[in-house]
Amino acid sequence: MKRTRVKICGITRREDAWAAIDAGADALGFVFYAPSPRAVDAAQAQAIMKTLPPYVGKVGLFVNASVAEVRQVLETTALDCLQFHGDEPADYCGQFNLPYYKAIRVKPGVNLIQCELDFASASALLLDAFSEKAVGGTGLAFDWTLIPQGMQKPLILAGGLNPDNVAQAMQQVRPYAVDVSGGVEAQKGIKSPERIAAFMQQVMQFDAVHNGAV
Ligand SMILES: O=C(O)c1ccccc1N[C@@H]1O[C@H](COP(=O)(O)O)[C@@H](O)[C@H]1O
Repeated sequence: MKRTRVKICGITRREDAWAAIDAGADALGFVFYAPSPRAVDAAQAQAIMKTLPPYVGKVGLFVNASVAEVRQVLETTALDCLQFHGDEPADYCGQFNLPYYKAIRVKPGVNLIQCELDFASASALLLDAFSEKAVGGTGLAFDWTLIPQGMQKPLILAGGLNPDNVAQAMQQVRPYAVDVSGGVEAQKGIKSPERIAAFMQQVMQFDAVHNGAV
């Protein structure tokens, strides 16, 4: 029996956080990357986080941030996990005394087995689509057949997931978790409770049928 975890990323409002929690999401993502339309600062994130119940993961997403920026966010917020979505090396990612996972932007030729070795200290790898135009939150899916069999670390599948394709993605990749941002939005930075519920329904239904979850 296995339950696929879900992170809803790009939370900017308390009501969106609660829509995700009420629908059964396991974790929420807060984007500390100013160019993103989903960016929040530490004070905004903590104002949302302090309304949350226990047992909800709070992930901080950073893109090539300075050590001081990450530390400043950690001093103010109750994050319990870090997502590094830029070009950060493993020794940078591992210095904050929190579990972290590294986003790998997948394109033909990427060696994901080598990435596992390079980020041995990561608790998971997040696989997202590569784009020349943006580092993440692109709404683009990648070719899931580029993921080799037999990867050892938990895989978090991201990139262009939505209620219409998440079951197919789970069927093909069998990830530890799925991560969605744009696919459950009503508009950039604003989540749709209906799309979150539809996404969660698809994940739970897949698990019930294929993973023996109840
Ligand atoms: O959400 C963003 O704006 C963002 C900005 C910079 C880096 C990552 C970002 N989001 C992450 O991107 C993936 C895929 O998002 P989408 O579902 O395709 O919109 C996901 O991991 C988000 O956490």
